[in-house]
Amino acid sequence: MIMVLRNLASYLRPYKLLSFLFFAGLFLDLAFVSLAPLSFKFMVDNAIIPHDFGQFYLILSILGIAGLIGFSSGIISDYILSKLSARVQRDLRSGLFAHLQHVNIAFFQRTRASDLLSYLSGDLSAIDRAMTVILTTGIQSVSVVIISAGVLFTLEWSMAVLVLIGAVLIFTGPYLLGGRAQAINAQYKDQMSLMTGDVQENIKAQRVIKGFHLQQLMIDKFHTRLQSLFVIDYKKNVINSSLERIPMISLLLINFTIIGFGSYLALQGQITVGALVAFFTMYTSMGNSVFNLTFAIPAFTDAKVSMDRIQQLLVELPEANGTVQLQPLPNQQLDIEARELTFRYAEKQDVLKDINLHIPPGTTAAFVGSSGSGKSTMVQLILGFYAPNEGHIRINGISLQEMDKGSLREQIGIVFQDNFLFRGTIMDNLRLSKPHATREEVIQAAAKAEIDGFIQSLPDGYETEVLDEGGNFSGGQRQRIAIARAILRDPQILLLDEATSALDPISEASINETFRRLAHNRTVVTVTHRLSAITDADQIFVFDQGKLIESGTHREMLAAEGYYKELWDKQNGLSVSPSGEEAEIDENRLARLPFFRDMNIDVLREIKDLFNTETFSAGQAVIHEGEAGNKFYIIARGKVEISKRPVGDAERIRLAILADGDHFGEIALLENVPRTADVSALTECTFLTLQRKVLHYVLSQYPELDARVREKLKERYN
Ligand SMILES: Nc1ncnc2c1ncn2[C@@H]1O[C@H](COP(=O)(O)OP(=O)(O)OP(=O)(O)O)[C@@H](O)[C@H]1O
Repeated sequence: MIMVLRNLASYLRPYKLLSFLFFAGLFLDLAFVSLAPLSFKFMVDNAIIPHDFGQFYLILSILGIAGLIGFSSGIISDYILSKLSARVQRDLRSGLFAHLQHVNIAFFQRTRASDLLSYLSGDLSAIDRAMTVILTTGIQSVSVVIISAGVLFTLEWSMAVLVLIGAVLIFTGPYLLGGRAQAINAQYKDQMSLMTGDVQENIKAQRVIKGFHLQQLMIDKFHTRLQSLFVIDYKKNVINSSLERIPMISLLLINFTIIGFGSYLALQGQITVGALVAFFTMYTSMGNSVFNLTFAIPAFTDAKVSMDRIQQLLVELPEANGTVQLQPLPNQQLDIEARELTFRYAEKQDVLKDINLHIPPGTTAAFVGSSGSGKSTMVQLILGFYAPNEGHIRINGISLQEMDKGSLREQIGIVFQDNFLFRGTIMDNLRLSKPHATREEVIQAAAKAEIDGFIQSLPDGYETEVLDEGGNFSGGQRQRIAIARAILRDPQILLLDEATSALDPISEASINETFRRLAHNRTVVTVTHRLSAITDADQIFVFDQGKLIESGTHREMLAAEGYYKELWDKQNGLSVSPSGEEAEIDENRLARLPFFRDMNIDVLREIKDLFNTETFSAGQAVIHEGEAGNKFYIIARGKVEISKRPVGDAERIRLAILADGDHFGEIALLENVPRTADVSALTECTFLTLQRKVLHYVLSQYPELDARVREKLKERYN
């Protein structure tokens, strides 16, 4: 209770004058409410019994004037309290929000959005409620109880002692239950956040849910969640109503005792009738106050839980920041260097290990490698989102640890694979990276990102509203808006993390051309799995399982015949039409598939024509686990996720991510084996597919080849 009161006092501290006026108004109001019942004693003993009309009018007038002052003060203090509580809410919200802006990015990965939302809505509302209850009912009731108790002692001490013992009893029950009530309230809040989190996730995942026909599973999962919530909700209601009911019962018992004992004393002539009436009136008003106080207890408990939760958030550390400002000079580009860098998100699991790389000023670098090899993590370390566990990154010779991150990020333009668009207009979204950009500058940037034509064609042009995180635009359009946003900043360092993954081949080629032009006079780092886009990079860094295993130019690394050459060969020999609708594979690429290795090139030439092209949009299911497989897929362009739901487990686990040049589902060429995993498109995908029947029809003309292919497929299957 002390902690709640201390916190409330600290919230009010910035508003000293308002708080003073509030307490002054409240005091006058209280003085009237507490002392008014005493008027009965004077009315009965001095006016009614002696039949004195003069005293009657005098007492009535004093009561009327005091009432007017008391009630006006009450109204004024209510008005001030409304203002005070709205200001406190505003301060708490803005304080929490500002704190969140500076908290380490890792915090957002381990905290569900719904928890954060419940801090800003549920918990702050609980504090607001408690503040109103404590500052009105709470203070009022406590004061009435104290003043009344004093007056009751002067009226008749023996009855007052009985009342006091009763009052202690009233609070004993709630006090004993308090700890449990607090724990259950905290559990209830946690369960509520989990439930809203589930709903939020469910809304966002509707494509996947419908794509994989997971509705019933989701309903069952939600039902389990609701069941846990129900149990806690029920317990919370029981304990909260006990907190209210126990004092009510105690109060009734005290009433009974006082009526009996008071009347006995009056019958004995130990107190006057006026004093008895005043005692009862005063006691009733005191009883009401005590009763009101018991209603304030759940609000206290609730506020204590919410204050604890908010405190937990406020102690979350802001991201580490240095003080050295990065001040690049005009015409001097930035230099990026990583030395003996090791990084892990979780204990004992190095995601990047012993990385040494140097990207000289004004050059272009590309990070390539299989999915999960650490490329994006490297970009995030350059942005200073995380600090390396060992080694360091230096920009222009300054260690990122010592650098003011804001001064670095202002020099960076970044495009991610998934780009968030804010609510507001397209113009607002573009201007984010350079708030004072002129309309012309924005249009120029949009033209370079090849999105100006599309925006102008919209009825509201640049003033078109962005809905639902950009849901009214396609993935490609969102990506181009993000590219325009990065270009508008005219940054010293351009970071492109799979920046063209959502574009069709023709747009991708022309945006890459734009990037090439933009690369002039700045340092560019590109993360991509599409090697054809980075063949002219000054340096290519190849990552594999967190290690930097090769680096050099495209030519140098092809000549080295290492892992890069392998990656290149996988993607080479596949072509996609500019629209992305048609794809082809050449016979040499086909010959590199394990089960076609060493096969006659003429037969492969025949087989390559048997492939069909199939396209899928991002989020679409390609293969469902358990269905009969009858074709084999090669990814000509795009990225897919292979996942599986272990038996009896609701959580799907990711097995792999495959991209351009990878293949899957070859067992379907062997026989009608049920698919062993789900495959879904992560980006727009163009696949080359080969039907089992068609392949074996062609191969049936070459029985020996047919047998060899089956043999090799069997080997792979086993
Ligand atoms: N926030 C995170 N918390 C914990 N582990 C993470 C986090 N982000 C990535 N990882 C893990 O770190 C490893 C490297 O991921 P990263 O995203 O850097 O790879 P990548 O090479 O960029 O992959 P992709 O091409 O699929 O984007 C992966 O094993 C991934 O699961």
